[in-house]
Amino acid sequence: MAGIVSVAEITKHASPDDCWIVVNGKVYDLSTFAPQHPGGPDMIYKWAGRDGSKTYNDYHSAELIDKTLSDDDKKGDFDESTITQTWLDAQKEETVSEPDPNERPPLSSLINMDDFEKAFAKSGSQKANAYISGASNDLLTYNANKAFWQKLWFRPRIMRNVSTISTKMTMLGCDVLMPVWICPMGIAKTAGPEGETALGAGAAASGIIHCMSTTASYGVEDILASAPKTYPFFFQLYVDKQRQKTEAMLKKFETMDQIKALFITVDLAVVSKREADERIRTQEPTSVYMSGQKNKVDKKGGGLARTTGSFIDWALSWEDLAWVRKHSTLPIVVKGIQSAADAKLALQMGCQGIVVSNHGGRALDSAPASILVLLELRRDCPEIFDKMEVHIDGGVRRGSDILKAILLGARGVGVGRPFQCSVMYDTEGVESAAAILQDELETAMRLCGVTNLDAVRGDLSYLNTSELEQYLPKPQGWSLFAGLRSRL
Ligand code: HEM
Ligand SMILES: Cc1cc2nc3c(=O)[nH]c(=O)nc-3n(C[C@H](O)[C@H](O)[C@H](O)COP(=O)(O)O)c2cc1C
Repeated sequence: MAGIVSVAEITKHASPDDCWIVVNGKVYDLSTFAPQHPGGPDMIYKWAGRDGSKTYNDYHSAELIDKTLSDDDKKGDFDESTITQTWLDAQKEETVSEPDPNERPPLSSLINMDDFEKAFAKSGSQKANAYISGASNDLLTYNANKAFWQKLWFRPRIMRNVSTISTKMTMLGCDVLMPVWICPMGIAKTAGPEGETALGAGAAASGIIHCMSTTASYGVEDILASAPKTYPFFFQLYVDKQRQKTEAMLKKFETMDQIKALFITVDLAVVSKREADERIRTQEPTSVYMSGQKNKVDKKGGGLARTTGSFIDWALSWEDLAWVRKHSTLPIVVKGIQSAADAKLALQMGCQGIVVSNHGGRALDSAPASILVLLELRRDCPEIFDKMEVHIDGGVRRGSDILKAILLGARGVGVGRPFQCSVMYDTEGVESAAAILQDELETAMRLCGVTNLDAVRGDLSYLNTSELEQYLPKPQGWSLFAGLRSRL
């Protein structure tokens, strides 16, 4: 870093082409970096010539900026003695509404997963809530995910001595107290300052696993450090258009023993239209300090999810799994399987696992509810359940949903939004959400006559699938429409 930089000097560099910002007492030149900023250039331009520390810290770990920028871009320490009232007044423009901790319902009053989402909707920032709760277009898949778990019924057995039960399972070589992983979700700092470190610490304290996201707001090292030194994690990978970035990341993971599997997300070749997220943006135009220039909202929209996902490589194809394998020895799990045909392909390609997922309804709207796809797999390719690990996420909100998934043959279940919302209560919130799921799972098992979860994996005798079966795609040849295309 060079010398000391005054307010007078910083305000000379307050335009998109020449953009200096104060972050945590240091001055940076972000002119070159801003156009490539994954959160969008406007987030940076907005702070040109000003102090962007608060916004920066809301989304990023302290060391990210120093790690990213070259020495040339580090202009020096900020000279606080030169601060003027005019400059201070210019800082007041931030528009994100902050959660008011006094408005939060007490943690003890949240008794199920939905309560966490409702609490966040009430007390979290509107913008963060739009990002977290949002889903694609008309929310058809989002709503179906939840509703279809409720169409799968149990066939309980009685008088089985359920005084002692076990919910333990092994997932991708990791022993867990209950077969749950916290879904990878971007920028958990939007829910609370501890972000992914709360998810990591909470998962470890609860005997479940946190699958961290490529777009996490904390660095991988910080997230790993939130749990005891040998505690396992999974890592969710978005393949970057700049493949060398992904290669570098994979190389780093080879030295990180706590990371036990790679979940490669494949259901989001392009980020979908999330309207709640986009509407918030249109209501909150950000202006560039000094120039007054407004940011643009084009027909492609610009919600947080959309801007943060722009680096994902849409050219990804099945052949690329061999490229990933070349750079990683970790078990490969393909996240985003939505048909039996693709589940079979994943097995053929030598994957160690799959996640049946539609991204929580945040990818293709009208994609089938994930529980339907799990049922389709049991019908059309039951062999895959023995040859690789099948996991599922999307709309899992009850311990009884976990039991249903395991009875269908899944080895693990991902839970997303409620955990992200629980970050509002820091690690304690994450632990509390996990404890609720654990209790609900144990209660459902006891009432169903199941004493050992691992032993009943794939046992359909406890389930009545009739109501769901009508929604499954007809096997090829059975459909009224089979062969129609060839006649046209
Ligand atoms: C120079 C290093 C920086 C890097 C590598 C970086 C990276 C990113 C990335 C990857 C995202 C997407 C979400 C995520 O993965 O966390 C993001 C979002 C964001 N970043 Fe940065 N960022 C940097 C600097 C800054 C600065 C200086 C500011 C503001 C002063 C800032 C403000 C934001 C905001 C507000 C978002 C959320 C975007 C939104 O609300 O649409 N970032 N950044
Ligand atoms: C706020 C948010 C961010 C997400 N970010 C990612 C991500 O970075 N990578 C990914 O593979 N999936 C991501 N997902 C999808 C989740 O991993 C998961 O598939 C989905 O949330 C499960 O549905 P549920 O929220 O109904 O439990 C995200 C979901 C949410 C709600």
